[in-house]
Amino acid sequence: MAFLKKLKDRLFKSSSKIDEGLEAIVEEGGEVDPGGAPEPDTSPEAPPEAPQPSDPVPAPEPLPAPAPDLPEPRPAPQEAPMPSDPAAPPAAPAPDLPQAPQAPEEIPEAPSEMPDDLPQERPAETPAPAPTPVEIPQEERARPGILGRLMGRREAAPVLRRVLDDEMIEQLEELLIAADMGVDTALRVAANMAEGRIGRKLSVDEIKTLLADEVTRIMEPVARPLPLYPKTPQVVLVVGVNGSGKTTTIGKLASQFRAAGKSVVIAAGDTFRAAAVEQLQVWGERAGVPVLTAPEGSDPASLAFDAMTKAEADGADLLLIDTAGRLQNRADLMEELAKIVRVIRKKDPDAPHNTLLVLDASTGQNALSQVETFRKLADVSGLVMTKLDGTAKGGVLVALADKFGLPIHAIGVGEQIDDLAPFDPRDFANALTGATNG
Ligand SMILES: Nc1nc2c(ncn2[C@@H]2O[C@H](COP(=O)(O)OP(=O)(O)OP(=O)(O)O)[C@@H](O)[C@H]2O)c(=O)[nH]1
Repeated sequence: MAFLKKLKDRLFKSSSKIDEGLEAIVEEGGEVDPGGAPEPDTSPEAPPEAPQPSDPVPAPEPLPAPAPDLPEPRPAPQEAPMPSDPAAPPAAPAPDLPQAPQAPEEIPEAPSEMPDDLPQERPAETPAPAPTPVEIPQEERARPGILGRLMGRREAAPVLRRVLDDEMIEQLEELLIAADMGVDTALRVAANMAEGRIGRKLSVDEIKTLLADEVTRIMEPVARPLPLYPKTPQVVLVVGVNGSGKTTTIGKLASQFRAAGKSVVIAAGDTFRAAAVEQLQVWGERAGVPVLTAPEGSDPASLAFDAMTKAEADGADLLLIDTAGRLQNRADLMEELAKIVRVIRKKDPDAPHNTLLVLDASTGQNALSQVETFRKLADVSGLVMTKLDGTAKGGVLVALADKFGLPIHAIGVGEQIDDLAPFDPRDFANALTGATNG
């Protein structure tokens, strides 16, 4: 739970926005439910239940076939304990990014020298308690016993419920659009949440859980660690607009790869800004990784070629190439990126093996147009979302996943070297929606 708490704290603005919005929606037209017991779920996903004679809710529509293009949810990736998690074992390397469990078929298995002392499961995290299967009598729910009162348990707060109708669905759609999910995704998510539940009375917590489940379902297929290939040096080209967090992300990645026992070389390909090169050198020092630079204004492609030569000579596992991000002049940038690719392919026809697009989550909907632009400029193979800490625009990740389906390899949740985390769909969905279970 430590990571979830950290992410939740950092995604505070996003979740509080949705939290507060959902509360307002249920308050408007909601009624206090004296028992507080949830209504039986007659939605398509709910287990079949005996019909209640007094239940005015119409029978649900037949279960629609699941969307055919959505892959099955994959098993949760192994997760490294967050470095700042006090409950985590000391100095455990962060294995997620360097793993290659999802390597495409044509790419051979991860190399055998992958560190095998990596934790296999979340050691410090306990799973959320499962909802109790025991039916609690209504009187006990409403009034805690003497022991409960002695231990400070308060009277159960009355639960507000609102009947799900067209007006409420519209309000949900508006809330999701305001949370940066984009119109198409917001409409689809709200429709899926409502499926088979029209006429049911829902509490805020139930709606949060429904929303979190829906977000998780959309995000699961894209939560994939950066694949590692046996062929070295693996060339990772890092692209993105100015200030999106490319340099910082390269520093964090280099540090995590180093911690996992990989040798890394960085090429400071933004040769147009001396400050960018200096910044990368600082990150290289922090991560303990050599940074290749070239004089200001020199050709980034020739630097990339030199970096390839050095990475090969050093037997490096990874070469991370930073690039400039001036979208103002796309023609130049396109030519520059194309030239870098042409030149490194002289050394390895398969390079770059990954083209990472770094997106600043706080740019909201603009991230969608950045993906569109960079997919035209470069063959983007995956995303890193930065600045998810303290942004109210985390919902854009859902829109990105829904629209493009590009893997999200990692998320940036701060400016420190350890603030790069694997993307966990359930944690993200709970943090975004304020849901506490699921
Ligand atoms: N809060 C927060 N800040 C971040 C994160 N990632 C990067 N930053 C900050 O964002 C700013 C820009 O990051 P850079 O790494 O310099 O971005 P860049 O894309 O390399 O920028 P250019 O060199 O101008 O192209 C810096 O102040 C970073 O500290 C993150 O995940 N969270």
